[in-house]
Amino acid sequence: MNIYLIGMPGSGKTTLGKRLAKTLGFSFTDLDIVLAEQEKMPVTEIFAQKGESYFRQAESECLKGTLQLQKSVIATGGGTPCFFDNMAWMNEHGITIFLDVSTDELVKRLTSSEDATQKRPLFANKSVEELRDSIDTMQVNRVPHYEKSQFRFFPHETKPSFVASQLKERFPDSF
Ligand SMILES: Nc1ncnc2c1ncn2[C@@H]1O[C@H](COP(=O)(O)OP(=O)(O)O)[C@@H](O)[C@H]1O
Ligand SMILES: O=C(O)C1=C[C@@H](OP(=O)(O)O)[C@@H](O)[C@H](O)C1
Ligand SMILES: [Mg+2]
Repeated sequence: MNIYLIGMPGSGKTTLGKRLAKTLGFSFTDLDIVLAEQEKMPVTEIFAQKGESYFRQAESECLKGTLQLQKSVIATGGGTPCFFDNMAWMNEHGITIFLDVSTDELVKRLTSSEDATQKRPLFANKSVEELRDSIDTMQVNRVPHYEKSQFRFFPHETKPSFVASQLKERFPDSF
């Protein structure tokens, strides 16, 4: 059984994914990293050289490839659930967790010096106001997809031990 983490860029999929995997004794997989290795270039370059529609097709194929994994926490990309049948596919083949973070909190995280926002092609070279506007628009378009997840956690609920206990409660035979 694999676990798919879903949410906006900056919602903490990669950060929680690593920690939750450790807590559960699962492996960790970051879909963006698998994709970059497969294409032999960073995600920003895939966007720049091959365009977004190529990226979305490759991303969906890469997602379907995770069927080969067992007991992995998989950090998806922010757009993954919003294209093709990806969201339904994840619900069918794994456990889905939506990390629901407000626009204000996302702006704060993505403008922090610790975040590599320049590595996020959809946000590179934007002013704070432009960043807020594009996050707002994205939330409106994407939350309807994200909401199809089996679990939804807000930032104060994302301690790995708490998330793990909720998973065990709902799926006692899987953990
Ligand atoms: N729970 C959290 N509280 C505050 N900051 C966080 C939290 N989780 C992640 N961050 C920070 O937010 C930024 C984005 O996190 P990341 O895990 O890369 O998100 P994603 O993979 O969803 O895009 C990083 O700078 C990270 O340190
Ligand atoms: O929101 C998006 O469409 C994207 C989010 C990125 O992942 P993160 O959510 O980890 O930033 C990455 O997949 C790509 O840059 C596109
Ligand atoms: Mg990430």
